[in-house]
Parts: sequence; structure tokens; C-alpha cells
Amino acid sequence: MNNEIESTNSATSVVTDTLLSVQDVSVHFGGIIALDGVSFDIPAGQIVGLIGPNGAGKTTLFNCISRLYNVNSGDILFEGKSILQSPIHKMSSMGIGRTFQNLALFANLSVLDNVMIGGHPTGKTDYVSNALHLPWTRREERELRDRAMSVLRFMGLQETALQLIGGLPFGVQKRLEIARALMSKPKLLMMDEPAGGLNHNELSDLVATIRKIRDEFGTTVLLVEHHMGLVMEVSEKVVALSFGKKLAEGAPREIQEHPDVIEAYLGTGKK
Ligand SMILES: Nc1ncnc2c1ncn2[C@@H]1O[C@H](COP(=O)(O)OP(=O)(O)OP(=O)(O)O)[C@@H](O)[C@H]1O
Repeated sequence: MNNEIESTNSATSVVTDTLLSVQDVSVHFGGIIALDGVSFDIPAGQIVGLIGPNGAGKTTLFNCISRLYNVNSGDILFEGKSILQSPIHKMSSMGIGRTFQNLALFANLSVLDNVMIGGHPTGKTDYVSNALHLPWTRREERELRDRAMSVLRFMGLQETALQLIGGLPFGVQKRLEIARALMSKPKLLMMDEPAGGLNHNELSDLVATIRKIRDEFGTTVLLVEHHMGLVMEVSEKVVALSFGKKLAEGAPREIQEHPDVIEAYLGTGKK
């Protein structure tokens, strides 16, 4: 890892190629230990998969990184700074975007409007200017619309722009979730079970899409996923959890062959 210390007049900051660092994170729900001292780094520009059997703590960790849950102990650093004091509504402007397992789209709005909503946190206009339709708000709206159209083109969804969400196939809605998340130009895109409910062709499109997002935007990707084939194909690094503890992290092949991971999934292997 390529860390170096850079001194300025007022402060000393750590310049690092680690985008996100999970440091000894524990989370308890009453007597249940959902996460127990979990640590790992996500290098900038990598695609990282987070796996583990049911109840392993994947969603809990995902929710801690997106600030939906608080940790009991440990720290989570984004670009070298703790995010634990940052409110949830700041996550998007800080560069952390996410998609949801259960689609969180507005069924009675058009595709374009849903995608434009994803870009609003980066807007400069205020509530009053928007209400009065002042010239700069109209310009910003136009720019937002153009950007939404270019994200829709990137995702191959431009033909659907004016359709209502309600009637669209599930696979298209899943792509729209990704499109909307891209509107905030995330440095880290967190994807919660992106493969869930997709058919075979949609799965191979998803692999290509995740790679294209990283390659063209330089976006770092963290995905929580049960579909092992997808995780192993698309990830450069995989972190495996079980019963709230990190079992292993490494290249997909190392994880697939790791005896503790095999045992956690199959209940067999190493004795
Ligand atoms: N809000 C909550 N309140 C109480 N217990 C919770 C809560 N969220 C998670 N848990 C518990 O924490 C543990 C980890 O759950 P979590 O949902 O993070 O696992 P997971 O790996 O995402 O599982 P799955 O793959 O089934 O979604 C489980 O025992 C779960 O029951």
C-alpha cells in the first residue's frame, strides 16, 4: 500500500490510495453481535465484493458505511477521514453513492425524472430560487436534464427516458437504480445485491456495466452479493464475513479456495 504523510502549515493529512478503510468495526443489536472487529481496506479504483452466508453481517456493514447504522466501536475512514460524525444526507455529496436491494424508485415519475433526482444533491440552487424559477435554476435544471440523458445513454436506457417507471421490466428498473446513483458522481458506488432477480443475459450485462462504470468514471465499487458467480467474475478483491467476523480477504480464487470460507458456506471442509 502506498501511503505517505503530507504536511501543510495548518494540518498533517494522510495521502493514501485506500479510498475506504473499515477499522475494527463492531456493531451489536442488544445481545446479537452483528459485526465483531471487522477491518479491511478498499483500494481506490477497485471492484470489491463483500460475501458471507445469511446473517454474516454484510448488510449491517453496508448500512454502517452509508451511515444508516452507527457503529459501537471502531472507525470507517473515507479518503483518510472518519465518516462516523457525518450525517447521512452528506454521504452523496462526499462521494458515496448506493443502490438498494429493494428498488427505491418513484413509480409515478418518468425514468428521466427518477434519474434527475439522483443529481440534485450536487446542485447549487436553493429552495426559494427553485420556487421562483429564477434564470440560474432553469439553467441548472437544463444541465441536470442533459447529464441525466447522458447517464441514461451510458446505461443504454435513453429510449425509456419518458416512460413511467411502473410499467418497466424489473431488469430495466435495476439498471435505473444504478443510473440514478451515478448522477451524484460517486467516488465509491455501493451496490446492494445488484444481481438479485436478474436473468442470465441481464447478469452478463451487469458484469459489463460494473466494469464500464469503474473503467470510464474511475469509480470504486463495493458490492454485497449472494450470486457467487457474479462476485467472483467481476471483483478484484473479495472480503468474506461469517457470524460478524472477517474470515478472509483476497483475490477471488484465493477466497473460493479458502478452507474457512468453504466451511462457512458448506458447513464442511476443515475440521
Ligand atoms: N436492525 C437489526 N436489529 C436487530 N438485529 C439485526 C438488525 N440488523 C441485523 N441484525 C442481526 O445482525 C446479524 C447480521 O445481519 P445482516 O443482515 O447484517 O447479515 P447479512 O450478511 O446481510 O445477511 P443476509 O445475507 O441474510 O442479508 C443477524 O443476526 C441479524 O439478525
